Amino acid sequence: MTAAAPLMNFENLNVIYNQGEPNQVHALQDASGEIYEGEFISIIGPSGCGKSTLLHTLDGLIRPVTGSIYVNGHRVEGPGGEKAMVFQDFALMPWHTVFQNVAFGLRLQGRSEKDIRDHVMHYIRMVGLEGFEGKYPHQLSGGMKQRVGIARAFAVNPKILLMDEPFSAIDEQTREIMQEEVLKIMFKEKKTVVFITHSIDEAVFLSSRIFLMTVRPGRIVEDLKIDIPYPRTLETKLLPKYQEYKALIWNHLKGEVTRQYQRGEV
Ligand SMILES: Nc1ncnc2c1ncn2[C@@H]1O[C@H](COP(=O)(O)OP(=O)(O)OP(=O)(O)O)[C@@H](O)[C@H]1O
Repeated sequence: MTAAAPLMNFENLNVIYNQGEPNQVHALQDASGEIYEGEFISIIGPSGCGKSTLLHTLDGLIRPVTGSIYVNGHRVEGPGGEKAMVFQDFALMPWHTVFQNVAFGLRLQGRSEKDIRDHVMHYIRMVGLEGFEGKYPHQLSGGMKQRVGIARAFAVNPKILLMDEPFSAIDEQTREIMQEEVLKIMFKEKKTVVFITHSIDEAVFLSSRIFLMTVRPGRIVEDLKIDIPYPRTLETKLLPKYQEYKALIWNHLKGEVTRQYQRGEV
């Protein structure tokens, strides 16, 4: 699965919000890592540990105090390019319909109207929203809005998908369908995914590797390879190895949340 050179690598990332102010927050500490083409990486850690900060920094949305990020050896200076983000709060444009929201990035790429229409409808179907393309965000449920965000990111055909809890507002059945779809597209179109989730089960089921983070300031303390072949099915969940990975992550999180309690942070 891994290639010789990493698709993305990042070194020594430190992010401090409100630096020098009384409300300064050291959100991310010395984060380094390498991500290879075709990998599915999940980021797991206690609430508020800096997962979104790491993902947004990898996208170039947040400028770290120290450190750098490279995609294919080129330094990341901002969002876009080979990357697309699925935001936790959907970040849809309320004045645009579902179709227009999904089409937004494609219009920026200057494609023909027919190409845009085919592409947009393909991804609207993928997320199960056919028939809703003329609706506005306020006419949709939270889960539907989240699916529009997923379709919009896939439609621009990025090499790297950065997904911030992309299934959190989606009901259980749709979530399983979406998980399968994301894995299918990932293999068919050779995507690389970096994914935040609070679900240990989802992380183990989807990932080739998992970055485990500490409580704030968030550090990547473990880079856990999930050594279970794809395609993964319901039977995968019955493997002793699967249960062992889950237990290992659960114990890590329990230890971290206990530390948070002891520090009086929750
Ligand atoms: N713009 C900001 N200004 C100041 N502090 C911030 C800002 N964004 C995040 N933080 C703080 O930085 C820390 C890390 O936040 P972040 O959202 O990255 O954590 P997270 O692990 O993604 O959280 P969750 O699991 O709750 O989604 C938190 O203490 C948060 O309050």
